This record gives sequence, C-alpha cells and structure tokens, in this order.
Amino acid sequence: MNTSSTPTDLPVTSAAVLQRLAKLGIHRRFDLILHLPLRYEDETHLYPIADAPLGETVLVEGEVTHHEISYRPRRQLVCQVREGESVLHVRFLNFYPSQVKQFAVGNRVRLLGEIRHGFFGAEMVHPKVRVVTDGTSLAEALTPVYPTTAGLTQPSLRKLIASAMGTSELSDTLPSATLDALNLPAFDGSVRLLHNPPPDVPQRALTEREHPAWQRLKFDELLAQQLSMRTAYRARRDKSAPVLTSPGTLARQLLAGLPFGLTGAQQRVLTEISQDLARPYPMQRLLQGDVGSGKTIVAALAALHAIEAGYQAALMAPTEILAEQHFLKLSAWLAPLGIEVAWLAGSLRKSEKSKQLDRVASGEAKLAIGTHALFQEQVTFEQLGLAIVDEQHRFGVHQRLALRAKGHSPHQLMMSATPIPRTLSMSYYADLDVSVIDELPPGRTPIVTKLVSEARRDEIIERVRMKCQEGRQAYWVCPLIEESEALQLQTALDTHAVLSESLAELKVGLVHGRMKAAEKAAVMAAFKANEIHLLVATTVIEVGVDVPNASLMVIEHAERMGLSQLHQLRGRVGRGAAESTCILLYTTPLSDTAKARLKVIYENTDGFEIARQDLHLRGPGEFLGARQSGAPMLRFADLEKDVELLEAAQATAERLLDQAPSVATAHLSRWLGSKTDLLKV
Ligand SMILES: Nc1ncnc2c1ncn2[C@@H]1O[C@H](COP(=O)(O)OP(=O)(O)OP(=O)(O)O)[C@@H](O)[C@H]1O
Repeated sequence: MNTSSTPTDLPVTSAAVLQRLAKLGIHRRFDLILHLPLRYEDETHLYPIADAPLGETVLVEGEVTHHEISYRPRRQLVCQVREGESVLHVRFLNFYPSQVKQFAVGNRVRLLGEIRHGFFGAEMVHPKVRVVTDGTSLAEALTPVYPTTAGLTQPSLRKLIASAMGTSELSDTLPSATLDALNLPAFDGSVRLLHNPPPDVPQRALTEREHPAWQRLKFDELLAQQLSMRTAYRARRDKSAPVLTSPGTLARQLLAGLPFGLTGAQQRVLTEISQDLARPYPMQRLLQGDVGSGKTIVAALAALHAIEAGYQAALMAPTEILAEQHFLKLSAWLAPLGIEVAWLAGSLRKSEKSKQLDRVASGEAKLAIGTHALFQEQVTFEQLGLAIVDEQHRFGVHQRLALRAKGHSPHQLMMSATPIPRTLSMSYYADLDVSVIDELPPGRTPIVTKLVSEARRDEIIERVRMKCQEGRQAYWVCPLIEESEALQLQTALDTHAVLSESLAELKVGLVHGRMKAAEKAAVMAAFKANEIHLLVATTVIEVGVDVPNASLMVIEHAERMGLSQLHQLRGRVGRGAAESTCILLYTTPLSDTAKARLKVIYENTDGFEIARQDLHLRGPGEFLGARQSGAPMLRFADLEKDVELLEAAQATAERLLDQAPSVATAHLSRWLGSKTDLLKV
C-alpha cells in the first residue's frame, strides 16, 4: 500500500498547476482522490424538450432553427432549437464567436441546463452546448463537478483525478470483518463511485451525502480523527507526572469557611480530578460547566490538592479582569489557610513583577495566578504540579504547551464556560478527559429574558432606575462593533454620558477594553462593593465576572452578537437569589439569522442546548477557537447528522488501538499523510 504520500507524488510537474492545487488544499495524490464532487451533471439521459422537468438540470437535444445577435435590452445571442413541435429559446448574455458558430441553423445541438418559463415560452439561459454528430453518444456515468479555482478547468481537474485514481493503490485500510459489522462498503469502490457514479444512482443520495459510499468516506475521516486524538491521549500515559495524593485537610478547611456546600455535580467532578491527580501520568481534563455553575471553587480545591501534596499550582486566565477576579477570590479563600498566592500580569511594574517571580521561583507562593504572563520565559516554578487554564479555547495549543513545559509534565485542568456540544467534545476534544458540572447551585431564580425594541429605550432606563433604587445593580452592555474598536469605544463613552445624565441620582461606571488593567480593576472592585450602581461596559465583561447583587442586564444591539456570547453575558446576572432580568434590545429590521439567534436565547436557558443550536447555526469553528489550528478538521462528516458514525468511529478506534495497532497506523497515515506530526502535540 502506498502510505508514503509526499507533495511529490502528485501527477503534475507545472509549478503553476501545483500552486492552484495547493489553493484547493491538494498537496498529494491522496488529496486528489479525496477531492470529491460538489454535484453532478447528468448527461446519461436525454429528455424530450416538452417533458423535461422544470428547475432541474437536464439534457435535451434539437435542431437549431434560428439565431441572432440582439441588442435589446442588451447585447445577447438568442437562438431557437426545435424538437418536433417543441421550441426551446436559448440565450447567452456573454458569448464567444465560437458559440455563434455552434448555433448555425440546421445544426443539431445537445444542451445541458435548466428549462424555465420565459417571456416567449420554454427557455434555457447559458446552457452547456455540444454539437451532435453521428458519433456523439451519451455519457455512461454522471459527470462530476468539482470545487475548483481560477485557472483550473473542470476537464483538467477530472483528468488529474482520474490519473491519480489510476496510479494509486486504493486498497482498504480496514479489515473486511470491521466493514461488514458496520455495514460499510469498500474504500476503493466508494471513491470510484463518488467520482464516477453510474447513471442509476439517485443524485440526491450523492449530493446530500447519504449514499453508502459517502458513509464510508465520512466514517474513515472520523476514524482518522479518533485515532489521532486517542493516540495522543494514550501517549500521555507514557509520560510521568508527579503523583499528587492529598488527605484533603486543606480542602475541608476551605469548605468549612464557605457559606455554601458543594453541589453533587461539583463533588463528582472534584472526585474525578482528584483521582487523576493521584495517577503517575499527566492529567488533561476539560472541566465544562454552564455559566455560574461554580467552576472557580472546583479549581481552588484542585489547587489545594496539589499544594497539600507538596507542589505548586498555577491558574491562567485569558484576560486581566478575569485573572484578577480569580486572584482576589482565591487569595481571600486561601489566605486564612496560610497559603500565599502570587499575581503575574503584563501590567505589573518591573519591581513588583520581579518580586512576584521570586515568590514563585522560591516556592513561597504555592499558587500563581495570572494571564499569559504566566508562561513567559522568566517564570520558573519551584515545583509545578498542576496547571489550570481557564477559558481554554482562547489559548492555542502552543500556549498551553508552554505552561506545561514549566513543570515536569504537570497535570492540566482546562476549564470552559462555553458549554461544548456533546458531538464536538466527542470529536475535537477526544484527546482529553471531560468532566461536566451539570447542575447549578441551589436557590438560583431563573433569569427572565425579554426582547425589547430599541424604540422603547426610555422605558428601559426607567426600569434600571427602579432596580437600582431597590438596592440592586445593573449592567448596560454596549454593542459589539467588530469593524471598528474606536467606534465601539465612542459608543461606550456616549452611552455612559447619556445614562449618567438620565440617571443623575445613580452612580454610573464605565469599563471598556481600552482602559489600563489597573483602571479596569478599580472600576470592577467599586462595582463589586456596590459603590457603582450601573456599570456601562463593552463586551469585556463577557466571561467570568461575578457580582451576585447585579440582577438586571441590558444588552444593546443584541442582534449583532453570537449565541454563546449572549449566553455568557446573560450569565453575569442571576448569580444570587434575587430574580434577575436580561433585556435584549434590538434594532429592526432583523435578518433571519439574527431572528433565529434571538429566538434561541429567548427560549432557552440551558447552555448546552444553546451550544447545540449554535453549532447548528454557525458550525464548529466558533467553538474551537484557537484549538482549531491544532486539530485535524473534518471535511466530510457533519457532527449534527453523523452522530451514529461518530459513535461507531469512536468504538472502532479504541478497538483498533487495543487489538490491531498496525491497522490503526496504516489508516492514520493514509488520512493524515504529511500531517501526522499532529500526533506529537
Ligand atoms: N455549591 C454552591 N452553592 C452556592 N453557591 C455557589 C456554589 N458554588 C459556587 N457558588 C457561587 O456561585 C457563583 C458562581 O460561581 P463561579 O464564579 O465559580 O461560576 P463559574 O462556573 O465560574 O461561572 P462563569 O463561567 O459564569 O464565571 C459564585 O458567586 C460562587 O461563589
């Protein structure tokens, strides 16, 4: 079998063609084979003009009875083709002299296109044309139409693919017993069928990717992904990590001082984490929990586990606001236990930074909290046992690896406040263990969501006044203006000015992305202390801000925001016992997608359900964030439609890795080819 696919195995020598192929993601012969048609043209079957179905691409034939170049309403070639009593009008708005020749009166022409009812009767615009001579026969297979790029015609792509198919060994990577059990056809037959389907295959099954041949390709792709992720998962067991055992004394002390007990879900995930930490190989666990489900206390208890075992822990967050909030909360929790926490962020003054670095290096600080400043070169730990990464999807694989390199393969806990749909975590996150906090702390009153037109802004301002006079606090979130940060800042400043004036008796604060970290922190601290009643904010408050007394949120131009972002923002309220309201202000007219998004957020409060619908509306890219660059992407399988195949691929991958590793390797190397270095991540 040919597994040594390299860029040189393409049946091409021209640098220009190689470049065009590269644009299509084709770098080796196997990529050509996997370059599957978008759709097909059916030239196997002639329809009588009178009976051809409307709105479908059909092949018809007739004799040219007339042609002219007309100039009204614009220059165009207008022809008539007759078959018996039926007449078809044919028009070309752009045409070459050669096309005029093809339509010489008396010629028999075969036309491929869609018939519509035009002004003069049946008409075809811009059909594909062939002049019929005695030897012209019908095609034997459907004609594939490939995704292509400028300078690469369909016939030349077809030729290249045919040549790759002719010279490649397409033997099966999977044993026939496996295929039989899964009811899947052979690989060779499947790709050949998809490139050259016989005329009796229903086109819908092909274009909708439901044909067994498609199932086979999707399965192979999913299997390659599973094998890649699970190989990485298993490879971790060969590395050694500190065995962290802890009698749990510190954890008990911390819990004793808290006003609440852990929920069942928090306890369960904590057990999962503690068991991992006591293993001799590094943990890589993803902790998922909906907004407000209480991940921070779990992170703190995991850190205490490492600390009690004699090691240090680090907690890294993507923004300084979030990191600082963690720092304040965890310092307050850990100080009574006599545990020192260091703070590392980009905004620290040099002398302060070097003091903090010393505390981390000497081991005086048992926990270090910060932004990406934590994995910069100067940072050394005395003995790092656990690295916790909050909002993991905002960090790339490299940043995570850099933090990991700070210790002798420390354990890693990754936290995500954006719930990840099950199929996504089964596929793109299959190299991790996953824990889910699927229960909210008791006593929360569900958030009431209201959709309100921008025209009723004044009423909303009154509502803010009332709430704040009752002693509650509120957020006012300014619209996201992606095109211009300056404009976004201006909007926030204007909104702040207007609201300060309208609500003169309230203290109105402002926080936005352009402020210095220390300024932001001061505003957040004042809001937390209820010295600010209404906080005007850009979306910098999206993740993690925790002010339980805030019970009203107004989001302007909610129609511009993504679902997960709205859910995150809305989760900033409803964190205490008081009933909370989130008002989504929208501006009309709303696009269909904006309507769909607002409907989902209005109807659902469960983050996992919202995530599932977000996956449906926007595809997986939005969830993967930085992870996308490190994971082999799926081209054929659809995580929504192909759940069964995904489950089958997952089970097959485990079985092959256990029982037939050489089959697993062969399959992987065929699919990943030059990308196999991904496995080293
Ligand atoms: N078991 C519990 N019982 C009552 N309150 C809890 C419990 N666990 C956490 N809390 C409180 O719930 C609030 C939310 O917790 P936390 O900030 O950890 O949420 P989170 O999961 O990080 O959510 P987000 O991603 O929205 O920040 C905090 O005020 C926290 O103190």
